[in-house]
Amino acid sequence: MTTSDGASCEWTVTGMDCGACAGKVRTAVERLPGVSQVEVALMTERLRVTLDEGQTTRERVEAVVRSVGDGIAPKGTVPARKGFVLPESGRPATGSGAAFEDQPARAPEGIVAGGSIARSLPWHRTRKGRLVIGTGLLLVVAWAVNLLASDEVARWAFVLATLIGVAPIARRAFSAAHAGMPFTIEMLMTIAATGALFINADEEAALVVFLFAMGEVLEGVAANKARDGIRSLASLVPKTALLEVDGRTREVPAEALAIGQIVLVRPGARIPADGEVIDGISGVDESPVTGESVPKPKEPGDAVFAGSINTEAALRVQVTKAAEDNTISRIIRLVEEAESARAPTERFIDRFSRVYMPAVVGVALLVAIVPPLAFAQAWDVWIYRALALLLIGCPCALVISVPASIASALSSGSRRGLLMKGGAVIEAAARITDVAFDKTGTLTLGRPRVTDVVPLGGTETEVLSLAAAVESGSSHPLAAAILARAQADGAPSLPASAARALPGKGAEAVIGGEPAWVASPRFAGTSGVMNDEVSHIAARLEEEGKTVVAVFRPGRLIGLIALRDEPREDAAEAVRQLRTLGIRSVMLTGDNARTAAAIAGHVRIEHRAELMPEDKVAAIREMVANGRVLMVGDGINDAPALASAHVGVAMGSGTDVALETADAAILRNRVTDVAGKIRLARATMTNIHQNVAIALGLKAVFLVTTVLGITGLWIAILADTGATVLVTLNALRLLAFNPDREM
Ligand SMILES: Nc1ncnc2c1ncn2[C@@H]1O[C@H](COP(=O)(O)OP(=O)(O)OP(=O)(O)O)[C@@H](O)[C@H]1O
Ligand SMILES: [Zn+2]
Repeated sequence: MTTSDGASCEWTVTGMDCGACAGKVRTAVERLPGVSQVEVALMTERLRVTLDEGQTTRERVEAVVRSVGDGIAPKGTVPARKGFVLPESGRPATGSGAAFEDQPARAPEGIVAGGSIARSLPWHRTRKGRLVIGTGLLLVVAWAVNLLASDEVARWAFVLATLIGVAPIARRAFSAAHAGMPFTIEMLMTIAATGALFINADEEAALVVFLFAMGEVLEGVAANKARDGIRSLASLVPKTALLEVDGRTREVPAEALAIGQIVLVRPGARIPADGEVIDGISGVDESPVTGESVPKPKEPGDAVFAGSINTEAALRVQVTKAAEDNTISRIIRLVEEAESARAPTERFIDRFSRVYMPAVVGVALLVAIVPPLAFAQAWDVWIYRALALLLIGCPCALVISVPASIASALSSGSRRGLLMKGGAVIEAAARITDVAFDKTGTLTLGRPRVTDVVPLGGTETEVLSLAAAVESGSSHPLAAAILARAQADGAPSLPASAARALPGKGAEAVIGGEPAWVASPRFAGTSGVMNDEVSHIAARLEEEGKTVVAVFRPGRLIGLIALRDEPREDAAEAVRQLRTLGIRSVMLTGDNARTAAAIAGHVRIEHRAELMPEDKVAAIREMVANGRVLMVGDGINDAPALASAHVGVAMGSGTDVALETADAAILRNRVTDVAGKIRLARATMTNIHQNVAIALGLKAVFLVTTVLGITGLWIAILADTGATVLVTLNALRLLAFNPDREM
């Protein structure tokens, strides 16, 4: 990493179990000079900042994070947790250390083989866990003393238990206050516990400290469970690979594989890298990447993804991507980044809790002072109630309610090939009213085949030869189909120059010293080469759902070629499912009206045809003005239209999807996944609303019972912990959500 102005730095931070904790880290780091763009991802335990190291060193950032109570280490390594130095989780377990050391020292950046997300310690070995054990033991001792000794001695035992237990909490509270955050849950705890000692509620004070510590551990366990979803993705890629060198295999770390090397994948083993099969035929289960578990047959020349399972026979695979660039790494990175792209609801709740905590402190102060002063009530009764109120002021459950649901939804979706770039996308997808589908490659297979060749004067072969020469400059699916057919028919190839694509119209080139075109009949018509008879032939072919292109020279038509691209099997089903969700579907296409109508009729979808690329964008803009629009395309040609929609979804299998250009992606080639994605988004929003209701509802109930004096200190803290655990458990239900099942 460079030391120039504003280098991007990344750390793994441990010990953040709720949004409040994450917020604390963010605020503390933001206050340092020379620091900008602070991103804290709770679920992936990531801190990312842009740092001017001339003003603030990395060590200073680390010190500040530690001072507010969390563990920190540069990304890829695991922070040492007080007294424990952990083995790095990314390292292979086998004894091939020497081979590994030979590698140039590179940061274990985003390495799939385990390093990117820290493995969690068993709870009793964490700082918080030891606080629970310590305070619990002190409490037991104090109770024993209470039974055996005089009241006075027992009192001191409880006081001692409280003070020892509260000391580390208070230390965190004061360093947070020092970093500019006076209102933290630790501060509320510290005031409540020490305050209770002053009004002689010493037994309860000790209990509260113990329960608080206990709650923190439970929160940690729950947050870890949500993290497991993402972590399990990362663990899919094997740590080691069988590298073939000079005909012999040797075990090496998967992350050290280089492009071009050849690995042997035994049946039953996972594929260690993205690559190409060079030897062997076998079924490969690609579910880690595409969510599709039916094994796909693979033979030499086929691409395979890291993390997929080779089910039948041994394969030899040539590595085509370095570990950090392979598909699953990109997916994991996307899910990680998605987690820090915060949903509007989440931002609202952050703002809300920033007001909520000081407000609760204010109310508590009033409760403590007003009744005794104004109504001559007993001081200790009202101070006690005020202290309980402080504990209710912990916003943990509320703050975790949104990110917990979103993290679960993201990892649940990514296991089924439904990727979404963050909470904002989930919220938008849940509110969609219209879906616009691109035709080619989305509603259809995107693999057109030539069905008819109609020569006008010459032979079929002449038409194909000329067309293929013109199409040599185009990467359009129609071009590929024409080239394939020309080759299959053995049409002689002609040398072409100045070959180029005319987007939305066709292609042109200079052949034999004279220009030639392959283009839509509409475009051919404007060049004056179409006559009534030919138009009639074209129209008849188009009514059969075929796309017709005209092959022509200046002033004369050479022939027509008809191509057919089959609709995807599940396209009609997808449109039906969307309809039951109350969503309108529209097909947008550049193809001619008759072909479009034939295909749309088959799929039973509304359509708009003869759209030039810029017309597609205009069509989306129109729809956006009247509804919430999701656009599905291949992500490569449709980037502008995808960007104009509220949610742009790229569809395709594995590597061919442009993951980076859209808001969301569908990795399985299934149109019904569009409906599945919307179902998942809606279920997530329902889950979020439930969580906010649980969190706020429990607070409201205990606020009232506390002021009325029905419930006391330890119930207040128990309620907060309980709500946090409930909210997290509810969020975890999304991990099991099946987007395929219609509701
Ligand atoms: N390389 C090409 N060769 C022949 N015709 C072409 C070529 N590119 C475009 N065309 C003609 O222009 C029309 C519109 O092309 P465009 O790429 O905009 O849409 P499309 O691929 O047919 O369908 P969709 O808009 O659904 O992706 C095509 O139907 C075809 O008639
Ligand atoms: Zn917390």
